Amino acid sequence: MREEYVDACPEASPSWRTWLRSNTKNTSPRSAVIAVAALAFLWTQGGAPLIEERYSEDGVRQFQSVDYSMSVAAPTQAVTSHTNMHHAFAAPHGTNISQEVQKSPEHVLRLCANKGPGDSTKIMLITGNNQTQGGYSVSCVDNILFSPVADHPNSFLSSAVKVLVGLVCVAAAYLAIPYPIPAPGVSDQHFAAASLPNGHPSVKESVLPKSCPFSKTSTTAPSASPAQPVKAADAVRKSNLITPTQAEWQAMSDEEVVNKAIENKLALYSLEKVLGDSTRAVQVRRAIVARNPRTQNITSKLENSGLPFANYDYDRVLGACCENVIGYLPLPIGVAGPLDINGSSFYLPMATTEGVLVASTNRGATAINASGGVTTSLLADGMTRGPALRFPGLERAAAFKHWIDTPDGYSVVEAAFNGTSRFARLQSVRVAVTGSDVFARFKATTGDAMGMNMISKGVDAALAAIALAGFNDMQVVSLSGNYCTDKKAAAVNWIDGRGKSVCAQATVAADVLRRVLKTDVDSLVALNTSKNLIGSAVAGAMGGFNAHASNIVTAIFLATGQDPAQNVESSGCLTTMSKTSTGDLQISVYMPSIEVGTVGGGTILAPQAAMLDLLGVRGADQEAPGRNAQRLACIVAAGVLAGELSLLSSLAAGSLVQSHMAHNRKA
Ligand SMILES: CC(C)(COP(=O)([O-])OP(=O)([O-])OC[C@H]1O[C@@H](n2cnc3c(N)ncnc32)[C@H](O)[C@@H]1OP(=O)([O-])[O-])[C@@H](O)C(=O)NCCC(=O)NCCSC(=O)C[C@@](C)(O)CC(=O)[O-]
Ligand SMILES: NC(=O)C1=CN([C@@H]2O[C@H](COP(=O)(O)OP(=O)(O)OC[C@H]3O[C@@H](n4cnc5c(N)ncnc54)[C@H](OP(=O)(O)O)[C@@H]3O)[C@@H](O)[C@H]2O)C=CC1
Repeated sequence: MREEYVDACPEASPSWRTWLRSNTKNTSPRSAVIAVAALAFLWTQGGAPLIEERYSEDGVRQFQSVDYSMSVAAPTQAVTSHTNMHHAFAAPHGTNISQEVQKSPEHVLRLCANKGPGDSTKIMLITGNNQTQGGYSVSCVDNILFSPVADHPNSFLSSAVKVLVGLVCVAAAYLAIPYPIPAPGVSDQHFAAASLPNGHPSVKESVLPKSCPFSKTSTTAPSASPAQPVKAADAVRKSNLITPTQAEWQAMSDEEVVNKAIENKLALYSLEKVLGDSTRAVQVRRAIVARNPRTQNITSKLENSGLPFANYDYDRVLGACCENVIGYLPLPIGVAGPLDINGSSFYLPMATTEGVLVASTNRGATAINASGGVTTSLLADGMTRGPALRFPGLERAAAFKHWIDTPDGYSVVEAAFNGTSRFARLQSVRVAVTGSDVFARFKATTGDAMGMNMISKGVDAALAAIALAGFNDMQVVSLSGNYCTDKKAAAVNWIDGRGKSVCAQATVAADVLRRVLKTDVDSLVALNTSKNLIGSAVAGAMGGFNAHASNIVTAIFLATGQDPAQNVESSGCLTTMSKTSTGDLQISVYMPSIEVGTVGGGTILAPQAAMLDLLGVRGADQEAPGRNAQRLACIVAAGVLAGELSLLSSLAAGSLVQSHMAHNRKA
């Protein structure tokens, strides 16, 4: 792991490091290098400049240098008696002598250059063979005397040389450490993986950090080119191959591979790479997890557990959807509907383990269909990413905001952003300045993708362009500064929208309400006001002005390969009800942040793709990119409408407990 980061550092020079490593291949010589380096470093530290304060016998305060690079003599009166002096130093009264001396003798000389003899506000430090040589006559010391320190063992070594030697020692130790000793905090298992043939899977150009995590390099500047150092790193790694080779791994029995992994000679996540067979890798991983001595007492059943692993296309999963795979989770999928939406009918696929949920949504669909179906409207479409930035001060922070708000500034950002994708198009940048800290909420359409990877990539490029456009004092604290806001409840999503903002509406005839939903318009309207509006207000809800939007959102998300964690903001929903002039029920749901896609993420997996097919929205819409994802968002909102209608009817009729007992406790 450490090797991965070290090699990924653009500043690292592969050639001489390769030489160094190839000449320090075995553990013992390398240990010797480390030991010698450490000793040498400590030795040089012994000579660090140091000034000690003391009192002479007659009570005069004295300073004594124990710095071996200098001999400190008594000032003025006594100086003439010392013949081995080179310089006279002086500094303003109160100067931290130790710090001044460490800077350099020249620095101290400069400090005293404008001072005259007899100046009692100065202290003086004298070394050298004559205090008057070089035109620096220094005589007054304000009662501070300096005693010579003779015969210091290291007096031949200057401060500069010591520092240099120290740095060389540290560098030598740093380069020698990676192979035999894992970095602190890195598990043995990770370390073992770093020695795998052909590198280990985490060393990929796409996931390498842009700046070296061990350096203090600012993350602001875009990396020069991470690809080159990565290739160099691979070359270095290959030159240090540790057996077994990939062919040898593949020839081993499962048992042998399991044992190697348990002995920390193979990382759990490297199985696909070394075995070259993703199903076998999953099977072996189950055995490793089951037999790991550290967890065996609780994990031993995994191997033969009810979690299936056979007959699954893991090649689709790897590098896209999941790591350290041990199987897959079958979830029951039910369908509600067909639900009539904007004149077309859709079966809604719902993955859930909450009995009655599909039945309820289905009931809502039945009632809605009987009354003419749902109308949906897409109000807005834009995914967001809000990095946290930092400037030296408010002035620069505000300058950035004003600049990006100008057409010229925005066009620079827009060009950089749009250049990263065929489909992502920047819509706006909303900037909040809180002092030196700045939060910029980038909003963009992302075609048929949900868009988080796309927008992150675009924002990354935009920030680099911003730095080049005159804001190189901008520090990118984090690409995500929570002003996005992704996977967390936030008012900004509720107010401004994120993903697709959709409204759905239906008018349900009073007689259908009575027949299908066992309730009436007045009861429902009163219930909705009480529960979803007043009750939610009392609860301080943020987007939670509904009965169970998240039930339908999450079930459809799981079924269609959406990122399930985004149900947080996607479930934000305001349900409203009113009685029409004809005595029927008008019901609407307003959902400002439905985050869905029909390409990318989990939509690439066959079962999820099949559910998108069921809805007629799989993949990219060739005619109008983005339209499939927008349709899916509308379907989600329509499903929510059906679910709201049914649950609220059940609550109005007082049948909730009974229905759950019937559908949750029969198995
Ligand atoms: C369970 C029902 C639907 C029975 O409802 P019912 O009216 O007694 O059933 P029904 O036999 O008269 O049939 C009416 C329609 O319901 C559907 N339906 C009926 N049965 C099925 C079935 N087995 N499978 C599929 N669909 C079914 C179907 O559409 C049927 O029409 P039909 O096709 O016969 O003309 C009803 O009582 C109901 O919807 N209850 C509400 C349950 C519910 O919505 N639960 C949501 C989860 S609760 C929760 O998680 C969140 C919560 C509650 O805490 C949030 C909050 O704070 O509010
Ligand atoms: N990065 C992050 O911070 C986060 C990532 N995620 C994860 O990100 C993934 C989703 O990212 P997302 O960007 O949606 O998907 P992808 O990363 O899969 O990107 C979409 C890809 O599809 C291509 N594409 C082809 N046709 C279309 C089309 N019609 N419309 C849009 N794109 C098209 C895009 O092309 P092109 O290259 O031209 O753009 C792009 O390469 C999920 O796995 C999710 O869990 C979730 C939250 C945060």
